[in-house]
Amino acid sequence: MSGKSLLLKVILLGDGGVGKSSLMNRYVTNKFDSQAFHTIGVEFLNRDLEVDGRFVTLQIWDTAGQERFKSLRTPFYRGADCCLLTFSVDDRQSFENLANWQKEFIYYADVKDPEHFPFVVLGNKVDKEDRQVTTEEAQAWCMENGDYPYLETSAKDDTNVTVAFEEAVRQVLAVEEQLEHCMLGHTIDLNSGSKAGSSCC
Ligand SMILES: Nc1nc2c(ncn2[C@@H]2O[C@H](COP(=O)(O)OP(=O)(O)OP(=O)(O)O)[C@@H](O)[C@H]2O)c(=O)[nH]1
Repeated sequence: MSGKSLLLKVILLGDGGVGKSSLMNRYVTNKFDSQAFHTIGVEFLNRDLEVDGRFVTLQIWDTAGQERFKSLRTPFYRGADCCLLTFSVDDRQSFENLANWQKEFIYYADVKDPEHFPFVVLGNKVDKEDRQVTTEEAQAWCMENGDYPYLETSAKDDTNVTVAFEEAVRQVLAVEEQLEHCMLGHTIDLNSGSKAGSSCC
């Protein structure tokens, strides 16, 4: 890939076993392991891509979702440009824990302006038939908690995996554009509730 590349750090958070490592591995290596082991701490992989004419090196950080690894994962939240909040559609508890993951990220990443931070929500394992969370309720959660994009993925079938990571990049670029626009002589109205892609001024 030619041209100057923008380095973006995205981080996958969610309960143990929802498929974070599998999503990262499917996207970067196009492989799926049906016997994947739990992550201990964090791991990361890079992939270059082009989104809307911008060259990006995506640094994807995969974290350990199990509670006992909390102190190993949280130091890596700082500097993330986007957070992919992940649950599994066949695991209701993982959906109900999304708000805790969102809070944990905001706290340890020390996000100064949570309202404008780009989160993307992923409902993984849509290939499974024993769903416990409907598309509509996941969309409603996203709407209520920050109007976040919601994508249903399957690392197993490679459904929406590329789309999900590209959406993360689009969200970051939209926030950056908005900030640049605001810094060009406009005032940011933090009370306007504006989101990525809409006017902040
Ligand atoms: N059917 C199905 N199984 C999946 C999918 N994604 C992951 N799995 C399986 O779910 C299990 C857990 O996947 P991981 O990717 O290790 O989950 P994780 O979120 O990284 O787990 P932690 O490392 O503990 O946080 C593995 O057995 C995977 O093969 C999917 O899209 N569909």
